[in-house]
Parts: sequence; structure tokens; C-alpha cells
Amino acid sequence: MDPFINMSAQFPNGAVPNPRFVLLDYFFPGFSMFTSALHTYLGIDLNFYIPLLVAIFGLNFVWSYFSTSAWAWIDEYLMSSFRVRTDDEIYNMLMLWISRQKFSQNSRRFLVNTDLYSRSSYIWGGSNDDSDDEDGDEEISVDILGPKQTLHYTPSFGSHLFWYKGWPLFFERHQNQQQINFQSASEREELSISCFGRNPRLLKELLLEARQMYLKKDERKTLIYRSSSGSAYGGEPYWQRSMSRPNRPFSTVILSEKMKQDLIDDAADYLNPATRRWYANRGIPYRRGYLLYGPPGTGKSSLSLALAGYFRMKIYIVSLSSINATEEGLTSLFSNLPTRCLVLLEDIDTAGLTHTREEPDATPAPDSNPNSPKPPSTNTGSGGRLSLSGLLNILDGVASQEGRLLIMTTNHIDKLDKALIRPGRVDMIVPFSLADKTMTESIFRAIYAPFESEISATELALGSKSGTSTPKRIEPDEEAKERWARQHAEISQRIEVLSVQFSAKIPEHEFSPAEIQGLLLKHKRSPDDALEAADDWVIQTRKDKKEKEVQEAEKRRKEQEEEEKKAKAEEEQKKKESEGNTAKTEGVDQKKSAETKSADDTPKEPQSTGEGEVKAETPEVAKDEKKNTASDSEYERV
Ligand SMILES: Nc1ncnc2c1ncn2[C@@H]1O[C@H](COP(=O)(O)OP(=O)(O)OP(=O)(O)O)[C@@H](O)[C@H]1O
Repeated sequence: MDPFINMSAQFPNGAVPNPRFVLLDYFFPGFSMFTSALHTYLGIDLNFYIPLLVAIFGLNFVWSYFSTSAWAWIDEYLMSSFRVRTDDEIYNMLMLWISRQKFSQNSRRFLVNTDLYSRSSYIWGGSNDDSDDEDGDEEISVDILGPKQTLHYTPSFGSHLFWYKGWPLFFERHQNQQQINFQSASEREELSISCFGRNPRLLKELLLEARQMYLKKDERKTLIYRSSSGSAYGGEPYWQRSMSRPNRPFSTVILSEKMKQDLIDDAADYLNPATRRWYANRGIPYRRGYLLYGPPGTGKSSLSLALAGYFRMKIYIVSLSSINATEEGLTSLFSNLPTRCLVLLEDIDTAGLTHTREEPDATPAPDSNPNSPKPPSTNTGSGGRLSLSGLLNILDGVASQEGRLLIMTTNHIDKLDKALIRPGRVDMIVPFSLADKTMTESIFRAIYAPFESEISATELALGSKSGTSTPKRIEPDEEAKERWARQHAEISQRIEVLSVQFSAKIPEHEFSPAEIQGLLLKHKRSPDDALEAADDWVIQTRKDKKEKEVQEAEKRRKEQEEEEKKAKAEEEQKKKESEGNTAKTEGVDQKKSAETKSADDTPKEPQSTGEGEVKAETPEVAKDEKKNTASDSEYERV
């Protein structure tokens, strides 16, 4: 439709349309109608404001055009900033700090997480047991259904202004577009904080504060890292933070006091900074290794955890029976260890390390215990799996990190190669054994020892059995404290007596501390019940063990039979194949010679070859040939 015709219709009184309106109407249909309506009903003449609007629009355009480059220039020359990626632990530190800041909690646009580190869960494994009750931004309550999830608030993607020590800082959360596409948005996330000025001192102070806050949070915890298959790192295994546990006091590990003290003294001496210099001055590799051996469930892992907690070291656990334990994988893991840490190599008797270096493919060393489990067949030391020499190279090769404390555990010390446990690799050997009388008593005491916070529960349990007075409400006065002290002494005395009675019922050197602990935990509120159940438990556990042994022996026998059958079948198959091949070759030879014969046009009697098969074939061939010749001649006749 022609806009001019349209315009004349809108101005019926013959007024000449303003050419500016005509033009605007052309680009924004209905504009003139809108302005005339504004004029008629509100008395506003848009004609007057149009130049102003155009000027604002123009200025805005110019500002947005120049502000980007101006801001980039300011950012480049007048500001300091740092960036943090999700694949580094500093991300967790910074996020914790950010989540505790006021601007983060008051932010209108925010991300809410139940696990503060979940955005880097592919690095730290979700650390789902890390949620700290006291750390949450929201009050947490624990009921019988478990702790309610804590909510953590952090500013969402984009730029956020906040104040730190009186200075304005910009916190920016964005996605790095340059990173690999298959990563999810959260994996590509980057954080940056910038401040005005060319001196980054303020930013470094902030980072230090964040680090301190993070370390303080885990102060009384042992951080546990485990090897994980490396899908996020192009196939190479990497250390994954798997959990954090409250530090285990050394006193809770039942072992000879002298042995514990020796271990602490040795580790303390090794970790002393002066010792490091001592090693360096003499050119000795700064490493220390311990071997803990004994039956399963006797406290090897517990002692390692206690040691890590005591010296505030992170613990890095690798199980050599896991599928990740390849030579390349372990090399990569060991070269990525921090300088001061505890490495726990579990089950070193498995994984093809049982044969000696001199005979890399020899059969495993004789097993003193015929019932002990066989090492997994996957780790045979070949095909990229771990071999003994490979492990030795990893432990003290050039790539291996100095400053670490290595603990190896095994259930079968007799299976280990001497090279693996020679001084320099293993500097202290700690034996663990099944529970004797003293150990059983200690386990009993450890389970039922009264703690101040639990005294009423323990007293209730003991009181109900022994007829002592009923527990009273906790009153925080001196009299109450005295009464508690008396009750504590009474209970301890009684537990002492019960522990002796209990240990008398448990045969020595037959059950592991873990097994005994299992029984006591079933009756954790009632030591008398545990005492009562002990006899039956011994009988039942013996029976169960025997059954298990029989089942395992049966399973092994069946497996062996199956393997033998398989081997036999394979051998027979091979034999048949080789026989078949010989016959075929001979058959082909015979056929060839028969063909050559028929090619000589002279009909001859088939020659005897002396072999049945060929004999039977040859007359048939001759017959066929005769038939063919006959039919040919008939055809010729027709
Ligand atoms: N000597 C001990 N002192 C205190 N607790 C123990 C002891 N031995 C076993 N336990 C308890 O038994 C459980 C298993 O112990 P732990 O994992 O340390 O045994 P382990 O020797 O490392 O076993 P495995 O060889 O199967 O790895 C833990 O709960 C631990 O508290």
C-alpha cells in the first residue's frame, strides 16, 4: 500500500503531512497515528522530543561502541587480575572464600549448590562426604534420617562488584570458550577477580586468605585421594579427592605402644625440614618407606590414616589390585604427587609382583597359605600391566616425587620379592597380627569407654543391667561434674572387668580385630549383651569361616577343572586342525596329479597310491570322466 495515500486518509482535514512523519511512518508503520493520538489525548508533541531521542540513541550507540574498547584498555593497562580454572584445587579454595562473603550471600543472581565443590566434581570426585555441618550458609540439622543438605550460595555467571579491605574488586564467573567442546559448561568454567591498580598485592592477599580458610576447614581432617581412571585427562589416571575423614587419633589403633612410638619418631625425623637438607647435601634420595604386613582386618589401613592425620598429610591411596594399576598409569600418578604427602600402596602381594626380578615370568613364589586368594590374572606383568621392575622404577625412578612417605601393605610378606622390601625402599617393617588377649581387651575398652558427651547413654546401658542408680538430667554445676566423674570411674572400672571376661571367651590369634569389632558393634550400647553373645559368636564365626573355606576350595577346584578342560579342548582342536591340514594338502596333491593324468588324453587305469582315501576317489573321477566322454560322443551323434 502506498504510504502517501494512507497518510491523506489520516489527515482528512486536508493538513499537509510532515515529511519527517512520512519517513518515520515508512519505517515504523503506525508511528504518525501514535503521535497524533499522543498529541490529542495527552497534549505531548513528539515532534519536539524527536531530536532529543535521536541524540540519546546516537550517544548510546557511540558509548557502547567505545566503552568496550575503552574498558579493554583500562583492563589491560590499569587493572590487575587473576584467573582460576576448575581443574585446580585453588578453585575450591576460592569458591569457599567467595561463598562466605556478604556480596555472595546478598547477590540477586546466584548459583546454589548442595556441595560447594560439585562444579569440579570431575576432579575431586564430588567429595560428597565433605559437606561440613558447620560450614553451611544455612543452619543444618541432623535427625534420624541423616543430615539435611547444606545450601551454598555463590554469585552466578557474569560480573559482580564487591569490596575487599575498602577497595572495589570485580568477581567474574564465565565459561572459557577456548576449552574443549566435549566438556560440560561447568567444567569449562573460569573465575577471575580483578582490581584497579597495577599492583596485584591485594589479589595475592585475598588468595592467601582463601587458602588459609580452606586449610583451616580441613585442619582436623585427613584428606584422602584415590587414583581414578583418566577419562577427563585423555585416558591417564589422575588423583581424585575421594573423601575427608576426621583425624584418627593414634591411641585408637591397637598396636604395641613401642612400635607406634618408633613409627612416629621415625616419621617425625624424616619430615623435619633439616632432614631434607641433610639428604640433599649427601645426594641421598629424600624418600622413606614402611611396610605393614599382616592378615586382613588387623589395622594396617587404620595405622596409615592415623599417621597421615598425626602429621597433617594428605593421603594418596593406590590399590595395586585395581585395574588402574598399569605401569604407565602409576608413573603418571607418582609424578603428580605433591612434595609432602603419604602414599599408601595397598595389596602389593597381588598384581604379578610376586615373582622375582630374576625370573620375571616365573610362577609365583610358593604360597604358605593354600587358602589365600590368587592374584588377579589380569596383572601379569605383561601387556602394559605392572611388573616388579616397573614398580621399582616408579618407586625410586627419576619421575618419582621426593619428600613423600610411602606405606606399602600386604597380607603375604613371604610372597614379596626381596628387591621390593630392601632398605631404601622399605625402612621399617611393622607386623600386624590376629587379636591376642590384650588386643581383645583393648578393643572392648575402646568400644565401651565412656565419653563425657555419651556418659548418660553408657550409664543407662550399664545401670539397667547392674542395678546402679538411674541417670539424671545433665546439670552444668560443680556437683553434677563431680557426680559425672564418679560415674565415669565406676563405668570404667566395670568395663575393665567385663573386658577381661570377654577376652577369656575369645580364642587368641584366631580372629582379626575387625571381626571382634564387628561383634561389639552389634551390641554397642550393651557390653553385657556382647559378653553374652561371645560364645555363640565364636562357634558361628568358626562355622562360617569353614564353610567359606570349603566354598572357596570348591570354587577353585571347579575353576581349575574348567581351565584344564579348556586347555584339553584347545589341544584337541589344534591336533585336529593340524591333521586336517595334512590331509588337505595331500588331497590337493592327489587331485592335482589326477588332473594332470586326465589331461594326457590316454585313458589309463588309476594308479594305486596305497592310500584308502585317494584310492576311493580316483575310480570315481575316472568314472565321471568316462561318463563325460560318452555323453559327448552321443551329442556328436545327434
Ligand atoms: N589394630 C587395630 N586397631 C584398631 N582398630 C582396628 C585394628 N585392626 C582393625 N581395626 C578395625 O577394623 C577395621 C578394618 O581395619 P583396617 O582396614 O585398618 O584393616 P587392614 O589390616 O588394613 O585390612 P586389609 O588388609 O583388608 O586392608 C577398621 O574399622 C578398624 O577400626
